Amino acid sequence: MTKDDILEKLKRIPVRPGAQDIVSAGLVSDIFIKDGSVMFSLTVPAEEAQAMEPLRQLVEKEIKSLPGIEKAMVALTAERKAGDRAQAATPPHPSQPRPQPPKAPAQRGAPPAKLDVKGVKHIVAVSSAKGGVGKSTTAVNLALALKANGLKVGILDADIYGPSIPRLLNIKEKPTTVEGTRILQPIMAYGIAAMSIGLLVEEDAPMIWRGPMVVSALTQMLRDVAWNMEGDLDVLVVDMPPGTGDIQLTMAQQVPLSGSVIVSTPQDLALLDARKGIAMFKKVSIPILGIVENMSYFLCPSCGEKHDIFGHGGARETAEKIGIPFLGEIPLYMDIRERSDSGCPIVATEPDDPHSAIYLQLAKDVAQGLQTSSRPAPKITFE
Ligand SMILES: Nc1ncnc2c1ncn2[C@@H]1O[C@H](COP(=O)(O)OP(=O)(O)OP(=O)(O)O)[C@@H](O)[C@H]1O
Repeated sequence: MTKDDILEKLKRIPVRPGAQDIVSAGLVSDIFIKDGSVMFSLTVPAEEAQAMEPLRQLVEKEIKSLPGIEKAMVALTAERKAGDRAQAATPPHPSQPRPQPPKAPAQRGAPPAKLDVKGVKHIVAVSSAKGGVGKSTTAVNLALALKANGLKVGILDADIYGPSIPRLLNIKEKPTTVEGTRILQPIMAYGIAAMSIGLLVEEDAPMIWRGPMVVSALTQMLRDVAWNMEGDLDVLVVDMPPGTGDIQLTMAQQVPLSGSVIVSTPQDLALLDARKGIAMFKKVSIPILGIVENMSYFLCPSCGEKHDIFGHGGARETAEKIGIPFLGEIPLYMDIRERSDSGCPIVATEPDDPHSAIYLQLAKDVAQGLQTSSRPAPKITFE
C-alpha cells in the first residue's frame, strides 16, 4: 500500500452525502505508513469536531479494510484560525496521537503556556542523552524508592521509541477509561500509578511516529490520565525518550517539570551526551536535580573486588565541574538487570538489599532537591 493507494480510497469518501470528497476538501493531512499501520488526521473546523466523529470512524474503518493494512489511526484536528493557538477540537484518545501537533516552540517565538497537569505536585523527568544507559531501570527503581520513602508516586513512560515500563513493572492489562469520559485510569503496580504509551499502542506503532506526534501523545498522557485516582500524587516520574532533540526540548518547555535527573554511564561518550542534555535543560530553566552514574562499577560476587569496567567516576567529576549535584553511583549488578527485566524491580522485591539502599538514598536526595528546586539553577558554561 502506498500513500497514493490510500488517497485513492479516501477520494471516494465524501465529507457528507453529496458533498466534496475529503481529499479534495483538503481535510487529509500527510499520511504515514509503516509495516501495515497507517496514520493521518482530518482537519476540521473546531465547532464541527463533534459532528465529524462518525466520519472519522468511517474513514478509519475504510482504511482498515484495505488489503495489507492491519492498523489505521485517524484523528480529528481542529482548523487553526489566524492568531489562534488552539489545537485539537476533540482531543483524540491517547492511543490515537494527532499527526498535526504543535510545532516545536523554538520555531514559534514565545514559549507556549505549560500544560495543566491536575493532581500532581511534582513532575520529575528521568533523562539520558542516549539509549541503553539504564534510564528506565533507574526511573522505575527511583519511583518505587520514592514510594518506599512514604510518597504517593506515579510513573509515566514517555519513552515512545522503546517503552519498557510495562515490562519492568510486569503490567499486562490495558488501561480502561473512567466511565463516561476519555480519561484513562493508570494501572497500579507495586503501589505506584503507571501509564505507558506501550500500553496504548501496538508494539510496532511507535516506529511510525514523528517527533511532533510524540509530543502530542505525551501531553495527552499527562492531561488525560486520572493520576490522582487514589489521591494527589506527590511525584510523577517521567521516563523520557533518550536524546536531546526537539522532542525533549518541547517536552521541557510544555510540561511543568519540577526537575530532571540525568542518568549516565561512566563512558566518555555518555558523559559528553549528558553534558548536552544538561545544557538543554539549563536553556529551558529546568532545575537539574542531579546526575546518577549507572553501571558505575562491577562488584564481583565471588571475589568481592570492585571492577571499574567503564572507567568509573566520570559522572561525579562532570557534576563537580559544572556545579550540579551528584546523586550517586549505581553498580552494574546482575540482580538489578534480572529483576528489572523480569518485572520484579529490586526496590520492590528486595528492599533490604544493599543495592536497593542506593536507590532509597537517591530518592531521598531527589525529594530533598524538589524541596529546594525553586532556588535558581546553577550557572553552567561550556568551553
Ligand atoms: N545497574 C544496572 N546493573 C545491571 N544491569 C542494568 C543496570 N541498569 C540497567 N541495567 C540493564 O541494562 C539494560 C538497559 O537498561 P534500560 O532499559 O533501563 O535502559 P534505557 O536507558 O532506558 O534504555 P532505552 O533508552 O533503550 O530504553 C536492561 O537490560 C537493564 O536491566
